Amino acid sequence: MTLEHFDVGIIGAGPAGLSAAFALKAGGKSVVIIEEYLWGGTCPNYGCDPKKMLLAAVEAKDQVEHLAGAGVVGDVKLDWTTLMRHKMAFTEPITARKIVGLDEAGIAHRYGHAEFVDDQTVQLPGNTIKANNWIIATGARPARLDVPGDHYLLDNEDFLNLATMPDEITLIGGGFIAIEFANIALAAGAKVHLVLKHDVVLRGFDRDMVATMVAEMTAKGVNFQFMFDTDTVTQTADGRVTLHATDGRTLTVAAAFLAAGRKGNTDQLNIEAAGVQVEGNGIKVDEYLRTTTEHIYAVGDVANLPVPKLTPTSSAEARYVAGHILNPANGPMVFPATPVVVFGSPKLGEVGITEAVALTQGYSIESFDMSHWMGYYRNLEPVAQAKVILDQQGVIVGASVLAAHADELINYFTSAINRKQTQADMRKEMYSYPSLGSDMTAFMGGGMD
Ligand SMILES: Cc1cc2nc3c(=O)[nH]c(=O)nc-3n(C[C@H](O)[C@H](O)[C@H](O)COP(=O)(O)OP(=O)(O)OC[C@H]3O[C@@H](n4cnc5c(N)ncnc54)[C@H](O)[C@@H]3O)c2cc1C
Ligand SMILES: NC(=O)c1ccc[n+]([C@@H]2O[C@H](COP(=O)([O-])OP(=O)(O)OC[C@H]3O[C@@H](n4cnc5c(N)ncnc54)[C@H](O)[C@@H]3O)[C@@H](O)[C@H]2O)c1
Repeated sequence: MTLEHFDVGIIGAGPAGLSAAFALKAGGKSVVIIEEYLWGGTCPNYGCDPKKMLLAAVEAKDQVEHLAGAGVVGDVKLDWTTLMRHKMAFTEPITARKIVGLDEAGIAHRYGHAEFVDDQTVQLPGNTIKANNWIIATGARPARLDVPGDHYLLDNEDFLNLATMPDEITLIGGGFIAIEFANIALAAGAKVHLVLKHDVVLRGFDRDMVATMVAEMTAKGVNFQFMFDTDTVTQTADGRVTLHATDGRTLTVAAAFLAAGRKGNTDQLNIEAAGVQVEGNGIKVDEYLRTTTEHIYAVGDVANLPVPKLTPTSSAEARYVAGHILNPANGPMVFPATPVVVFGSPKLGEVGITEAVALTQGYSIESFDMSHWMGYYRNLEPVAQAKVILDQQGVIVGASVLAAHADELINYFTSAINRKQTQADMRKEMYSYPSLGSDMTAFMGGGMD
């Protein structure tokens, strides 16, 4: 058993833990980071990045199908095995690359499950580590249904590592993961069902755009089953999985995947020994992201904060905490406008205030059909819509975009919100031509010059 001492110890090497480690090391602290599974955490190994790798093929297929009326001929099919190889070429080197990066920066790294012994001491197999400050960055894991037969259900990591795409799948949930994975599985040729405990798809997003998205997915064959409250899961003799709902409905498919939210990894850390408290679905933190024990912070998916649980928010919280440890006089964490994107076909991006909130505030809403913009028309995109929310002074305070490039377009609006720009200000920007940026400056608030 070895005993080591560092200025700062970090538990969890996802986007949050790693961002904190590099920022603290650059600030002159001795740092150790502990990981029990894959270095890099959820996002690059079994979250955002592998999903977007797979999405490349889905986007190419969509584009060919849309251009069927413009000279592109032939059926496009996804070869899942080759696509998966493409994804693996990206994901497999991640752990090794992260370790090289830590070594090059001089950040100590230890492998194993970490648990608190007291508010300065953490134990992992064969090693005890003391640090003046600890940062808990342990992320979250898929919420289980905890019903009989729950163990037959697969999760996001299983989906993103599927050797073959099953003929028929169910996604349990109606949020980000369910919509995104449905889109991928559908393009790969699976029959797709979505079962929702309630009747709201993508809660909190623009209702008109979600309705359009659901209609598009339904037209492509996705079966939405609402108010489907799974109380038992069983397996058939030939290895298929049956979901049984409380109202007697059943659904039998080749594989069923959990997409019913995520649970903060708070329960296997012995945090009580460090005086750290849990609140809601994560660790209780104050406006400085300090836990109930002042010299221990929590960041990323595991922190109970009212912001979307995303990679950019996790990294921003971590950089903030590093700054606070380096300079305790720093003020509270302030979040800039935060864009969220659901990577469907098309994608749904939102930032700032939504239409539902705008209507209660007396703000104005401008709606755009972008399908005739050259950037969309040239691809014959069937759906391309935007809504911009303006306050009483005409300053942009929110936007929703439902379109193939919503993930990029929403960034323009995010910048505009952070810079407190009006539509007229956005029109003054000079962008490359012809591009979606130049389309936007041309059409935003008044049409073509
Ligand atoms: C399928 C999917 C798709 C997603 N897509 C997007 C997207 O497109 N865009 C986006 O912004 N976000 C996306 N997210 C969310 C994003 O992945 C997370 O917000 C982000 O990874 C959170 O970072 P984190 O560092 O807080 O946690 P994590 O990345 O989960 O890292 C936490 C790490 O801590 C380790 N750990 C936990 N407990 C211990 C312990 N006791 N000892 C040692 N190590 C421990 C874990 O093994 C893990 O590696 C997606 C998530 C999923 C599941
Ligand atoms: N593009 C992105 O940025 C992205 C993509 C994927 C995941 N994520 C992150 O990961 C988190 C988890 O994603 P998610 O889709 O699992 O969660 P989510 O919170 O987005 O959606 C959960 C869904 O499951 C439903 N649900 C809950 N219990 C259920 C049950 N027993 N049966 C059926 N439905 C049930 C909810 O009503 C909701 O529709 C997201 O909230 C987000 O923070 C982000």
